[in-house]
Amino acid sequence: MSALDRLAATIAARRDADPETSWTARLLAQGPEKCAEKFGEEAIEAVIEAVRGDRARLTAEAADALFHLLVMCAARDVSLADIEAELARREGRSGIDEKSARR
Ligand SMILES: N=c1c2ncn([C@@H]3O[C@H](COP(=O)(O)OP(=O)(O)OP(=O)(O)O)[C@@H](O)[C@H]3O)c2ncn1[C@@H]1O[C@H](COP(=O)(O)O)[C@@H](O)[C@H]1O
Repeated sequence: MSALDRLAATIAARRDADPETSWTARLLAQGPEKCAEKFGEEAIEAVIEAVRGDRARLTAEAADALFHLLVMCAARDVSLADIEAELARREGRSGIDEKSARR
């Protein structure tokens, strides 16, 4: 099991956890909109570090963003397995080919 798989399993298991002791449970208890807002903030922090070019800070902010992306998706019942299935479906198809096939 990868760290990402373990993280997704932990997030799923936190649905019924106590919001007093679990950040994940606290976010999920506030609903998908709040989870989305939090992901947006963390994504922007990662963008800022990408522009600044500090590799260590970008790594930390990317981890924050990835965690909050998974929480946001869990809040709408989208699992890591769902995302992996979509990525697998796209495997081998160039983004350039896909874009040019659009109407
Ligand atoms: N990966 C994470 C993770 N990444 C970030 N965070 C929390 O997300 C919160 C972000 O809050 P803030 O916006 O205040 O943080 P910030 O953006 O750094 O702060 P500012 O400077 O912007 O104010 C912090 O409390 C972080 O600790 C995480 N909380 C939990 N996890 C994982 O989720 C598991 C379950 O955690 P709990 O649900 O808390 O038990 C943990 O064992 C970890 O594996």
